Amino acid sequence: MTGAVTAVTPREQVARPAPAIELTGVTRQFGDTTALDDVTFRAEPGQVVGLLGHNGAGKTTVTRLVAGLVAPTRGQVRLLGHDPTTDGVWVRRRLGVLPSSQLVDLRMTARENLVFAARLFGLPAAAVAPRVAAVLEELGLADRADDRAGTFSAGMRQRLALARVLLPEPPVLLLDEPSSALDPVAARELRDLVRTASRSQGRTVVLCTHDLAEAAELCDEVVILASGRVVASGPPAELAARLDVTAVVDLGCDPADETAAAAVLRRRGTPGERTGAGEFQVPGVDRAGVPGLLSDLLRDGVRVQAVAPRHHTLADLYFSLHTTRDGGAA
Ligand SMILES: Nc1ncnc2c1ncn2[C@@H]1O[C@H](COP(=O)(O)OP(=O)(O)OP(=O)(O)O)[C@@H](O)[C@H]1O
Repeated sequence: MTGAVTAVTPREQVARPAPAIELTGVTRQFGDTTALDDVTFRAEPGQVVGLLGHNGAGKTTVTRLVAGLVAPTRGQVRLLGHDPTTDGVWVRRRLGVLPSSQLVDLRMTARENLVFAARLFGLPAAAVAPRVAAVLEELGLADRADDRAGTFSAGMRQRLALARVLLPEPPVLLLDEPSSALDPVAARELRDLVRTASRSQGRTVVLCTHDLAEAAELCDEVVILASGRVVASGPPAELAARLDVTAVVDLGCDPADETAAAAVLRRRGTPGERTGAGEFQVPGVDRAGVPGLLSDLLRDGVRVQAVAPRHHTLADLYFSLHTTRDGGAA
């Protein structure tokens, strides 16, 4: 049989755009400390890629390498095909970095902060006022534009910091824990802005975060770092699904039938764990196993009220990886 496989010709390979960010076999040492150890990952244009890991896992070192602030000890770093250590100016013109620390001057108004930054970024004089007005509008700060940033809430300050980063319209954004100090509402507003930057404006976003729910919600791909090494990477749902081999079902029955239900579960060899009155967590049952579990329970007269196969989350995967590593069982 011929023609079943669509081959990629060398011409097409050449035509394909360079990844927005690409690290290949990157190791970075600081004296005796290996901050990154043979790290490989890429962010394609328009993707949101999450960098996850404990404190000290190496996330900030990745952002410093991409910005050209440090060079790799071994391996290769590229931003849109360019080497940040030799093409630093080119790279930094296309990269917006939101550091985890404060980026706005609290004594200045929102507009003054942005005008000041626009001049630093070298925007043409005639473009400064309209561009500042546009980002103030985009980030929902237009009605507070002439108030001092010191009077802003943490969420508004962070939006102003993001407005500053977006001023020169960089195609690639590196956001270091952008929502860590925000309340749930402000964090959601910021997530919406990140989503807009990616989905509507086509920017590539690398998001360093400790917030696993945020990563699962926003990221097309996540890279989990532990002690400077990549321990897992891929789309969040796919990573979480890897854990589903040990599927668990949440079972609820009439509390009066709890003893009968427990007897059925013991007989099936999966006693599970009692989680409440008439409620059990039953291990080793995936979706395909639910009908068998149900019929065994119903045959013994158990009045089943709920059966819910549980899906693992990115958080489950993260903790399983770190438990294995830190527990020394890996
Ligand atoms: N300039 C430096 N000199 C010495 N060690 C460093 C330097 N920069 C980073 N390290 C070390 O490299 C490791 C990774 O640090 P990095 O800041 O990249 O981690 P991180 O994942 O960003 O942590 P956090 O979440 O706390 O910001 C740590 O052990 C850190 O102490």
